[in-house]
Amino acid sequence: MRQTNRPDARPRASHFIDGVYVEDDAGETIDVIYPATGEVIATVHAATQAVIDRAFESARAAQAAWAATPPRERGRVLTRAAQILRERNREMSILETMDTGKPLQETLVADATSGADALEYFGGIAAGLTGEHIPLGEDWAYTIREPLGVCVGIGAWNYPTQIACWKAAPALACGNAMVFKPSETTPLCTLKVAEILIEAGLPAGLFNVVQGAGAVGGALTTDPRADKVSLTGSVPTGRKVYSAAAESMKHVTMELGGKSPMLVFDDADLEDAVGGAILGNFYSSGQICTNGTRVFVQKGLRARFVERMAERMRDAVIGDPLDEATNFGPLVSARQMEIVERYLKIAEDEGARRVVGGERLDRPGYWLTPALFDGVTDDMTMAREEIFGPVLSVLEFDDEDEGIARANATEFGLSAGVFTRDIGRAHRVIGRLRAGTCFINSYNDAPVEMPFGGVKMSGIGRENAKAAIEHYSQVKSVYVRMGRVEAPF
Ligand SMILES: NC(=O)c1ccc[n+]([C@@H]2O[C@H](COP(=O)([O-])OP(=O)(O)OC[C@H]3O[C@@H](n4cnc5c(N)ncnc54)[C@H](O)[C@@H]3O)[C@@H](O)[C@H]2O)c1
Ligand SMILES: O=CCc1c[nH]cn1
Repeated sequence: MRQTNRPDARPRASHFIDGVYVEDDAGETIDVIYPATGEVIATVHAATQAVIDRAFESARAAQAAWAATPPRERGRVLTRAAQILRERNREMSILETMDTGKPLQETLVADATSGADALEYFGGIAAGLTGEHIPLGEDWAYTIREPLGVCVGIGAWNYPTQIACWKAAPALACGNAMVFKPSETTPLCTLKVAEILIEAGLPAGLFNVVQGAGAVGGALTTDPRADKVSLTGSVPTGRKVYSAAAESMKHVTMELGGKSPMLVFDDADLEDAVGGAILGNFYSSGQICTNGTRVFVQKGLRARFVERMAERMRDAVIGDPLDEATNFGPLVSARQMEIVERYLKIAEDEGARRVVGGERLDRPGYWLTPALFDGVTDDMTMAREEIFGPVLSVLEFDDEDEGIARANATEFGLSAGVFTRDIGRAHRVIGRLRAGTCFINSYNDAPVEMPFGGVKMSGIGRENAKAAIEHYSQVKSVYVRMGRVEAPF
């Protein structure tokens, strides 16, 4: 594999607290590995309790003044940060590629740019976050939208910059401070987001980054100085974090995993449906929470769908992720590759037919070719569990009712998609699918203007759009009596 030049990925220190980089060598060492080669490209230390204390103390100290800052000034800082992030898009995208292994072709358009969209959007609406006036005859009431206080953000490894910005932007717009822990697998880009926010004029202490794995995440979740926890991660972690946060009645947002269905009807445009399934299964090497990994194809189209999908999969350009011609990169880690390989073996043992892909490439790094399986049935493990890798399952269905019932027969409910030329059917089917984020004749679009999140085990709360404001603020009600108080005695 031809290798392009790689910049030095080492951060100035592990953590970013109170506007500056902070190191504490006493914390456990975390190696940052470039997934394309398996090389260690940086090392950070997990946060010690002393680091966690510093982060919460600086967040607590800064939050009250930030909440009292006129919202349009808060918005201006976020808008400026969005602009800087866009100006640094290439630099940020290269770092994101080195952190995650995702092709630069993708990170240039879907990571820092999506983070900038969030900062811009919430910067824009900050000044409009008002309460309401409630007439009550002579008396009246009003509401005040107040921040929650200090919010903890905990991220997954697939979209480090995007996840940090999707949480920080609404939190900061509402007047909160944030202590953010990126995934231990991808700790680099969030530090740059913190730097950029300071450069944009965010007062020190309002966005702090601490590194570490589950133990640090657990300490942040239970800390009495945290008012809210927003997690992006798997369902098992979500269960733990949600219940730990409940002990002290903290607010939560849970952005968790999925096993989302995509229904392709006989009348669908074949190229669009295949294209949607490629986006919904192989973008980011299949490591996207919303992926439509159960592709239900109606009987009359299934054979042609599988044939065309296999043809288009042969056009995947697999190679150096920093080469902009590459459109399919490695998996994020050796562990993730092993998980996916285990699922591939189970799939074949359970009788699914591997049409193409799923082979390990003989090179350093974590390379698996995108895999297409046909003849998948609902009871197979690959149709029930989230794999989080480039594995597409094709399941055949006969009619609309059957397709919907089988699509809904899962504990997850993050996303769902429908491909059909019949507009009535498209809306009817979407109306009956139990999922939070849906697509018609498209898949995996995530514009900041559209609420994003899941139902059932896929989570609670919403990110992005005006919906996110509900999850980073609380309403105070004030009753105003205009006349005398009449008491019984
Ligand atoms: N719904 C969404 O928006 C969304 C987006 C991206 C990824 N995901 C999901 O994330 C998963 C993949 O990411 P992952 O492997 O990093 O997930 P993960 O659940 O293993 O880890 C997520 C984060 O939680 C932390 N963590 C682990 N144990 C913890 C604990 N006990 N307390 C507090 N924090 C803890 C980790 O250190 C990491 O930062 C997939 O299931 C995917 O679907 C969901
Ligand atoms: O991985 C989940 C978040 C996401 C979905 N599409 C883009 N980002």
